[in-house]
Amino acid sequence: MLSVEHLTFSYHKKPVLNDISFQVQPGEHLAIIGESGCGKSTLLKVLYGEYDLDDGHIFWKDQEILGPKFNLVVGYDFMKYVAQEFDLMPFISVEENIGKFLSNFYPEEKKERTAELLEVVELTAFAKTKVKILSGGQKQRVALARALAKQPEIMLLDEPFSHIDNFKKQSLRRNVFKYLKEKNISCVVATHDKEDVLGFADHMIVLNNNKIVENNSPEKLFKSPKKPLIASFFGEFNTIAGEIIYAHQLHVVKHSKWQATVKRVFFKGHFYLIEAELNNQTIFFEHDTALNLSDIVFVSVK
Ligand SMILES: Nc1ncnc2c1ncn2[C@@H]1O[C@H](COP(=O)(O)OP(=O)(O)OP(=O)(O)O)[C@@H](O)[C@H]1O
Repeated sequence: MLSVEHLTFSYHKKPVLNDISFQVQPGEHLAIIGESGCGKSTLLKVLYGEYDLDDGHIFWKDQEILGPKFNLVVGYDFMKYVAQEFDLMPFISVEENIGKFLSNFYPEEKKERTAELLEVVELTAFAKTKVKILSGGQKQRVALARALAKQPEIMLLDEPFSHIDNFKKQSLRRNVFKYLKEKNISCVVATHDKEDVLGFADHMIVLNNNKIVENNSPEKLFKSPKKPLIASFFGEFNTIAGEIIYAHQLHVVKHSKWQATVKRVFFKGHFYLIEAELNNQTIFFEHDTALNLSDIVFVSVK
């Protein structure tokens, strides 16, 4: 189990992370969300032992994770960290990068393991390609596979699919998270993307103003977001009469107390997002068909 106890950390004087505590069980998947600059990457780096804490403790099982003051070499064998910048070896092939830290003592096993990981990140066809000629997204996939090579007990992933195009993203995400679950590898993922969370994360931490403001299941936080910050992570929303109402919860009805004027219409694939004005307030709701500008409609929560 990863146990983070009252962690406080600052680069300079002001804490970036203040009194942070949480736990991650073996095989559990935790997502960390929050606005840009709230400290998600810093938290992953601190968990990895890249910095010394101002206060608090981090343990993986009985082992305390310590920073550079106590360790000549940053990091531990049981933990792998995939940063936003991938530190790959450009002049050797994809498979050589992935197998770099696997023992040459068992060549058959090394070959099998590398082939398995190439499949997980869907790069089998690029096994012999030199990393320097890969795209950013392909490099990110090599970095993921390399981190998994010497099966860690816990993975720290910073925006793990941010460079990967939408065509590949869905299946890659499913492959990687399925692999981590099957092997009972814990994972902590810092992300801006709700797709990395919904359907995959067991728990979700929301960072704001240097602190944890929520730690709950994605389902609970989605269904009853207590703060606009949380609702905005999941989608378009309105605050009407003090209540947070997602755009998909608001429907056009025959009559209601809320009469709105259509201002703009956005095609969104299987629905249209309608921007409308309600009592001098801009609201958003979803609708099956396009509406005409200046149409007057009544909306209500079903
Ligand atoms: N090496 C550093 N030295 C000093 N300050 C830093 C350093 N790295 C980050 N910061 C500051 O710490 C704060 C948190 O940064 P961090 O990168 O952890 O945020 P983040 O939530 O990961 O952001 P993003 O979502 O944009 O990646 C920011 O104010 C940033 O400017």
